[in-house]
Amino acid sequence: MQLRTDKLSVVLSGRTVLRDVSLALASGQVVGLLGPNGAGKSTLMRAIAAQTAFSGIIALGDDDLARLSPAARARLLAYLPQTRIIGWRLSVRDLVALGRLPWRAFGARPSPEDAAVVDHALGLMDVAHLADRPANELSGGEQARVLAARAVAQATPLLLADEPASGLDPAHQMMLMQALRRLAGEGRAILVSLHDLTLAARWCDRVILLKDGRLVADGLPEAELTPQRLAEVYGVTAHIARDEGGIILAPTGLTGRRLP
Ligand SMILES: Nc1ncnc2c1ncn2[C@@H]1O[C@H](COP(=O)(O)OP(=O)(O)OP(=O)(O)O)[C@@H](O)[C@H]1O
Repeated sequence: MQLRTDKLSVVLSGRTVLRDVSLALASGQVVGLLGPNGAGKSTLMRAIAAQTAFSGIIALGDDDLARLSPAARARLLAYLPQTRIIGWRLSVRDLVALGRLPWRAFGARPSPEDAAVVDHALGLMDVAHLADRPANELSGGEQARVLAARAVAQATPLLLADEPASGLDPAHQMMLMQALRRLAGEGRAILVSLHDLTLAARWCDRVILLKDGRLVADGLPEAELTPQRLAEVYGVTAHIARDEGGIILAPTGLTGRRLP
């Protein structure tokens, strides 16, 4: 199933924070959404997830997302927001199981399939050993993985994940990206915003770069994440190395801007 946006724009408090963003994302792809703070990454995801008003078109397959009911939308796309605070005292398993609600009739009991999908999501995000703990008592990175597992359990063709790697230790960052690749391999389309350029370069099929609300690059990581592009978009110099897993990008300094 393909996600397509056409001339997507968002105005917030009188400011255009996303301007004419047109992109396409197909099943089986992990696409990295990159750009500096304030570039519009979260706004783009929020618009696709119908959490903010927009102009332009957002279509998923043959469906115009703006015309779908919230229930129908919840069976097509899962959205993992950047803010990750768990306020309720629910067990990890019960919280992840909330991801199954869009698939059940009101009041129906969870099916064996629901339980299997929840177990799979707990395993993918390496939180199965925490299943019986109250989710709000976990560490920040653990809570982040629990919320990612809930989004995975929603089992939608499209997954939008806003900075899911932030706050995770290196091993869990790798596991997360591996899990996203696995989900894409099962036929999902995944849009994931990242600030770690090496993670994006090594794990994403494609990267989309935003700057000041505009799409400034869309293509293969190795083609787009060049020193010149990183200087233009982020204002950093970078060292680029290569090994058998792909490229490694280490920001080394600022190009021009200096702190006062
Ligand atoms: N409610 C709002 N009213 C006005 N401007 C807003 C509002 N919410 C966000 N913005 C602005 O929209 C722009 C894009 O914000 P957004 O959160 O999409 O950026 P981002 O690329 O996700 O950044 P980050 O990497 O810091 O998460 C920013 O300039 C931000 O200040």
